[in-house]
Amino acid sequence: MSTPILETKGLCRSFGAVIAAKDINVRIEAGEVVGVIGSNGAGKTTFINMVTGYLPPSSGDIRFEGHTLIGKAPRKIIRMGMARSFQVAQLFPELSVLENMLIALVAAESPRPSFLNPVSTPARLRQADEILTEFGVERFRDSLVSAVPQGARKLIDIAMALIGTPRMLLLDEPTSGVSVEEKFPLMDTVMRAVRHHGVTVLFVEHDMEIVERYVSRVLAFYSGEIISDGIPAQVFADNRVRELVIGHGHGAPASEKSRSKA
Ligand SMILES: Nc1ncnc2c1ncn2[C@@H]1O[C@H](COP(=O)(O)OP(=O)(O)OP(=O)(O)O)[C@@H](O)[C@H]1O
Repeated sequence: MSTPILETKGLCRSFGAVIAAKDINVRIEAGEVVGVIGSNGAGKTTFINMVTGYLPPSSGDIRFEGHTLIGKAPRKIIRMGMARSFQVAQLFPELSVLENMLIALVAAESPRPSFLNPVSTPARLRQADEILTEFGVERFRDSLVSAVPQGARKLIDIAMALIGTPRMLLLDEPTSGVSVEEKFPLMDTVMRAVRHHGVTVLFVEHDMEIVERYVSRVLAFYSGEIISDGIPAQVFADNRVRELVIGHGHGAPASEKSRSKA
């Protein structure tokens, strides 16, 4: 059996009396697109935070391409090939999009970047322009990030996470705060880029239409546990998921909407 790109074994995390992760065992193969769903407080962010080194588990193991991530700092995990973008784009709002991109390029080149040397080299400018074009946000190149629409900001943040050629990308609610008109084009752009770069993706998402359209597998969390794991149709048909996840203020998948209209 080949080594999975990500594997967790017996992963647990408590905050005092609250059990935010309870015996999480998942195995993700390279090339999968995995959606993580669950109601508020189900443990989705706790799971992502543990996998990316922001939160130490209380017990259990996490392996990326067979190497343990336990005890490793977020920067080290990024260098191993696992990138992350956050619910709120982590950009410098008072710098231009291009300046943000150049900083990300410098940071990806060296573990201890020196900003005493020129940041804006011809090679980096070319690379920044290529990335902005790939993500369809080149028209914002010279705008301040603070003046850029939310959807484009998210794309820029995800584009920056892909600098350094990670093999896995974790996204925390890529479409949150993005308008209904923007959400599908945004996801189309992201998925095209990750396919192009051969990146395995796992993303937390509250919008079931997005989950249904883009993922090959769903992990449904409830109260710190994975209550269902499978292809979207299977997970959305699961009675516990319907009762505990989809029934709790989450947008129903399109297939559910058409079923209830019939
Ligand atoms: N730093 C913390 N200190 C104390 N309790 C925490 C902390 N982080 C998370 N929790 C608790 O752990 C549980 C899981 O929280 P988590 O943020 O992982 O859920 P979530 O599924 O990401 O929710 P949401 O969709 O609202 O972001 C919740 O009960 C939460 O209150």
